[in-house]
Amino acid sequence: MSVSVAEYKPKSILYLNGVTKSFDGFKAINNLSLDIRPGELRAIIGPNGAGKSTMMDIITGKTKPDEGEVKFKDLTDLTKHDEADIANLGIGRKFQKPTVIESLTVWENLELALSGRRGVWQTLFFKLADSDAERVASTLTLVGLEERKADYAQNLSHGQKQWLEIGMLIMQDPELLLIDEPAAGMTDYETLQTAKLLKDISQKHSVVVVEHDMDFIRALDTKVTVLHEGSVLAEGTLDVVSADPRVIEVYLGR
Ligand SMILES: Nc1ncnc2c1ncn2[C@@H]1O[C@H](COP(=O)(O)OP(=O)(O)OP(=O)(O)O)[C@@H](O)[C@H]1O
Repeated sequence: MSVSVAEYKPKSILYLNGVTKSFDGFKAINNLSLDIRPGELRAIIGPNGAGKSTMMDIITGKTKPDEGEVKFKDLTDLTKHDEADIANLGIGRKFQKPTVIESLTVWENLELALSGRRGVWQTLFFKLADSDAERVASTLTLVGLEERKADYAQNLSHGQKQWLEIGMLIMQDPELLLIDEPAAGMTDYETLQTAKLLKDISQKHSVVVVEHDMDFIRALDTKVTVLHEGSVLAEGTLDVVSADPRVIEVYLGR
């Protein structure tokens, strides 16, 4: 029996197999394989220089691998697409530094992110369709910023700006979110709130998050992949990987 593309249920949301990328002969990514299931929340850890950012760059089309497969939903070969295409396919990326528009309110920033089809001018001077306003409102609730909706983004704390930017990504409704070090520079409270937020988001979207903060990783309570020298060193719960002698060696033996 044949299955239409619309009915097809992928086994993996993201599949990397044997991916290698060298810079001037140095293998930043070395035979890397990774399999993320639809709806999964996956944490990626690893010491400095392990290849985490390069891996994210390869998934999002910023960097082309020298070898290996990079597949989205089993069927789409991401190595054949550029960054803009990959964003349109449904992969959203949040970089470490927030890039919210400081001179717009929280609400306006979310509105602006709605689809990219409306410019700043329309956002400020035209009324939103009810369905769009509902989406902005539900995202505000999700990221915990209802009470700050009329405030200018410049008046938010660092953590709140990160939540706003995560909300802006959600407005584009990506199937897979890639999030780079969200807890960097956050207070302990904000760190735990961010872990809770990503757990909530993973109810509807697949999420891959790179982070160094172990309190954050523990609070995520999810499968962890440890990268080292461009490949997977260990995978499992945080308790399992942190008891692995190879992981201890990599983190403590330096
Ligand atoms: N464009 C580039 N040219 C040369 N070397 C690069 C380039 N990008 C990354 N590298 C090297 O590849 C290795 C992996 O870097 P990458 O930034 O992916 O690691 P990372 O795990 O993200 O590190 P960190 O935790 O410090 O952000 C490093 O040794 C880095 O110096």
